[in-house]
Amino acid sequence: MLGAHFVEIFSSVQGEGPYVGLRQIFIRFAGCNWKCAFCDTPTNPRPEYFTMEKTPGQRDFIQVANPVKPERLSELIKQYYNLSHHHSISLTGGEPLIYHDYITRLVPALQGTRKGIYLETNGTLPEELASVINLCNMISMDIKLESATKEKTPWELHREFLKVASQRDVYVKIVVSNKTNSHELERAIEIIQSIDPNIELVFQPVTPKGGVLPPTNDSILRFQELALSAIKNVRVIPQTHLMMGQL
Ligand SMILES: C[S@@+](CC[C@H](N)C(=O)[O-])C[C@H]1O[C@@H](n2cnc3c(N)ncnc32)[C@H](O)[C@@H]1O
Ligand SMILES: Nc1nc2[nH]cc(C(=O)O)c2c(=O)[nH]1
Ligand code: SF4
Ligand SMILES: [Mg+2]
Repeated sequence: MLGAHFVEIFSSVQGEGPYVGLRQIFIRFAGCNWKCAFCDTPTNPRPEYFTMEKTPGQRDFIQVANPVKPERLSELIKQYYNLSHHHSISLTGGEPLIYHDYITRLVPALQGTRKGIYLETNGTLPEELASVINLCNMISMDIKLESATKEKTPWELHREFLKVASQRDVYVKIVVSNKTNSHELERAIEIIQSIDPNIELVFQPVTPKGGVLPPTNDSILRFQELALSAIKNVRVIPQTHLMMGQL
């Protein structure tokens, strides 16, 4: 098995979405197939090294040379972190599903957390998701609105992706901006409702980046009301780890 390229590995609290506050190990894969204008972690697809915080919160980073084979990555993680003290392992990036083959080798070596694997994904790679769905316990799927990303929304890929993801514990996250409009929100809401109106939706106001600004307070509440007409559980949650200075 060839290695994969990573950006960073750390143990912190989940700062986004309905699992906010839970303790996770974050594995950030390098490289992405999308280009969101607001991205807070744009990654070089082939970094020479990744960083790993040895002691959570201490900023005592070590540098490890890329690429890394799954056996070595899991050994490093188990050397520094106690899996049983973690709710789950977040596979993030970049876009983790680019590395679907690698994930099938990595996950069996990372057993021992309380709830398993949490996949943080842009929701654009349905076939790749299908190949690892049995290894994922929780899925955080973005729907990428053009008003926030400045890239065309891949509506049909998102629909196919959510169909596959709905076999598991999935929620949908939509990053919203001051340009987000009801037309695109209605399309996103229709996709969720048609697959399962019990799937939770989280609106995440953008943290300003790349010239993308957050919506006003009253428009966020209107987005939530619009979604509540079709979906049962709709929350508004900003990126909370930034408020605490956590990684
Ligand atoms: C960096 S992405 C990595 C996983 C995957 N590529 C994705 O987009 O879901 C992790 C999460 O951070 C969110 N995010 C990135 N930049 C953000 C920003 N400036 N404000 C709010 N959320 C942001 C993304 O929308 C995504 O939900
Ligand atoms: N604390 C914390 N929570 C997060 N939730 C999603 C993140 C990500 O970048 O995938 C993230 C992150 O980078 N840090
Ligand atoms: S899909 Fe995720 S990692 Fe890729 S550019 Fe968008 S926010 Fe960044
Ligand atoms: Mg992040």
